[in-house]
Amino acid sequence: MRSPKDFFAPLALGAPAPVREIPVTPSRMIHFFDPSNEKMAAKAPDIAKKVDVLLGNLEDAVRADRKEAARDGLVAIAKANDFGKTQLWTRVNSLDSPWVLDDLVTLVTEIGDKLDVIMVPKVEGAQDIHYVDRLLAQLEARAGLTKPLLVHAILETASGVANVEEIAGASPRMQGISLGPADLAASRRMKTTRVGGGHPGYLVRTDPTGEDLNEGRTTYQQDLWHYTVARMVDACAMHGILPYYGPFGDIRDVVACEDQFRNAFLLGCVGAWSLHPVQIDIAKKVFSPAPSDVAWARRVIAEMGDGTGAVMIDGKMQDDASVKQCRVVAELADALAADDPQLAAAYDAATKEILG
Ligand SMILES: CC(C)(COP(=O)(O)OP(=O)(O)OC[C@H]1O[C@@H](n2cnc3c(N)ncnc32)[C@H](O)[C@@H]1OP(=O)(O)O)[C@@H](O)C(=O)NCCC(=O)NCCSC(=O)C[C@H](O)C(=O)O
Ligand SMILES: [Mg+2]
Repeated sequence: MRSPKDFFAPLALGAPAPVREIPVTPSRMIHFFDPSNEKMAAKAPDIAKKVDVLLGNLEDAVRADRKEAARDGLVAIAKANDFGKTQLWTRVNSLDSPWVLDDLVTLVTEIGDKLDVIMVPKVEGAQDIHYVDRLLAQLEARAGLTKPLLVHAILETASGVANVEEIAGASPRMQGISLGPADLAASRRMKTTRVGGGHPGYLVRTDPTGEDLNEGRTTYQQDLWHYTVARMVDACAMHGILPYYGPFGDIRDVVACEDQFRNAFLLGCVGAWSLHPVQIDIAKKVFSPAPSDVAWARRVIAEMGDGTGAVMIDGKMQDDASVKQCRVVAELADALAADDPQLAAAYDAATKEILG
């Protein structure tokens, strides 16, 4: 554990100083593509115009015999394109794999100035972040980088969940954490066989209404990921970093994908992964507050004046705590609207309708 006095000191001579605040730029969807897949790679520059984050994936879903091609493909794409405000991230191979060292050495030295965030899979505890932290500092110094790379951990092992608070606070590089439900399910020996989403067998049932135990008993499917997402959100909020839902593997089921993303949004997540182009707009819709919610939030803020005391608005009591919630929504809306004139117009129109 680093002394609090040294927390913000660079970990290698010549490495850039760590950031003190994690930049809160839109990251509603982290769009995954395989840079070794020619079709996907060819689409990357166009997809970059529609997404907040473009992520070149080197880990799972890239075949073992395509790992070098994926790494080289990402280097080529990054060098050939300027993605403007769209962030470029990568997911490197796991720390126990034969590829990760070359992933980090190659990416930081070749395209470190183009990358924003390095996603590290299967993080078990703070020790994994400390290892990456020091190595990145050495590589940044070698590459002469002036801006530090940030690190994003995937929460996908039982021990990662048990240690999530220390992972979130392990380094000033920590940008955020995503839920990795598929690996987490395997690590926990859950009996699901899916990539995220719910399961019809995970349910609660109403009490029996008579002698027949099968008669008239409604069942309600429960959210397998509620506990982990909530715990991850708390760990991230505690350390000033950002929480994300991860993948929803049933690409065809756009309805349940939207539900899963919305649960995460309401619990505090700022985004989710898009695995296929069809999931991009779902994430954009869900992780941008609804115009009616923004209008309401702005109204509460306006009517609460200095933000203290209590007022009644449409029969509902508002006070210091509800105005704080409204500020979260209104500030997110303002940040997203700053780069999206259509969203700005929708928010302003809804606000005008209720505020006049
Ligand atoms: C899921 C896919 C394998 C589906 O691919 P495909 O069968 O090719 O789908 P379509 O025919 O519908 O595709 C239509 C066209 O769109 C292109 N495409 C598809 N996906 C992408 C993409 N992500 N980015 C860019 N372009 C994409 C196709 O090439 C088609 O093009 P064309 O033929 O020219 O029309 C595929 O979508 C895919 O591989 N997605 C990424 C999967 C991935 O990254 N998985 C890893 C993340 S999830 C995970 O790791 C689990 C997690 O860690 C955990 O533990 O929970
Ligand atoms: Mg995984």
